[in-house]
Amino acid sequence: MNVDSDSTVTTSAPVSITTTGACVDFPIFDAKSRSLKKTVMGLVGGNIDSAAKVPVIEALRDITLTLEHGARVGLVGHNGAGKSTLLRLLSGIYEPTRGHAEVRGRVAPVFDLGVGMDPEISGLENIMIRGLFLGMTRKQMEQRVDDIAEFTELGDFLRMPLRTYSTGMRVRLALGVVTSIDPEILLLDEGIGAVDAAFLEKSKQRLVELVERSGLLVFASHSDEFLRELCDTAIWMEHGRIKQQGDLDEVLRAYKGLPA
Ligand SMILES: Nc1ncnc2c1ncn2[C@@H]1O[C@H](COP(=O)(O)OP(=O)(O)OP(=O)(O)O)[C@@H](O)[C@H]1O
Repeated sequence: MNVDSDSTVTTSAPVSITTTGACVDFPIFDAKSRSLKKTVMGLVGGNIDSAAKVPVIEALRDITLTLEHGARVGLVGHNGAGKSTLLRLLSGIYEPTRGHAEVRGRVAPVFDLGVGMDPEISGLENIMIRGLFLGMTRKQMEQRVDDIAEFTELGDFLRMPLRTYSTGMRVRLALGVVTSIDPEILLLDEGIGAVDAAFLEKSKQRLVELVERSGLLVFASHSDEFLRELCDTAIWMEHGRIKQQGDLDEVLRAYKGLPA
């Protein structure tokens, strides 16, 4: 373990996230370092330090930020800029390779809607399991399961094993659970493209309500419309660094190269 790095997750109030000079590296042991040396830096992706013996992808560099209760932060940036890695750092899933990260509050990481789902058990059982995974108690989930079932419109399919569901049906189930929880810190990675337009519209209101209930939101998205719906400030990530942080509209304009 690296001695000058640490990450702490505590669940006592007040809700906040603080990082100081946090870096996240991914050493790539099977990469061809010689050919990597010849490459030029593209627009997308993190930095690759190919001078090291083992090439290292520098996914996050010097991330210093403080987010407090009430923050509604959008994450924008090109593919590979570091948005998902930052969400994983903020959730405590990744420890900083260098620097510090401190998370205070109960985190609901919603990165992949399907995580925590078991294909062999029924939709109803998956609702319970996914809710527990996101920090709810069994009692809380028992009180919400009927509401979630109704929202999904899956009817009798809820008693069938999850493996019999189409992709869109799985997303409906997952969205039903995710939008029913009460997180202190909600970390959301956009990944809801598989649902049909009408269902997405129906989910939006529940998402807005979920965000209103949560103490702190960080939302990575490529959709201005969604960002405007859920966030008021933003962080623009570029090559693993924070390029700009501030008012959502200002950051979006700068990111798109529009005049301020
Ligand atoms: N598990 C991993 N192993 C190695 N490299 C990784 C890993 N996860 C991410 N990276 C690298 O870290 C950098 C940041 O990736 P990340 O997924 O955080 O980007 P992103 O901004 O979320 O991109 P997108 O908009 O495409 O989802 C990229 O260069 C990527 O190649």
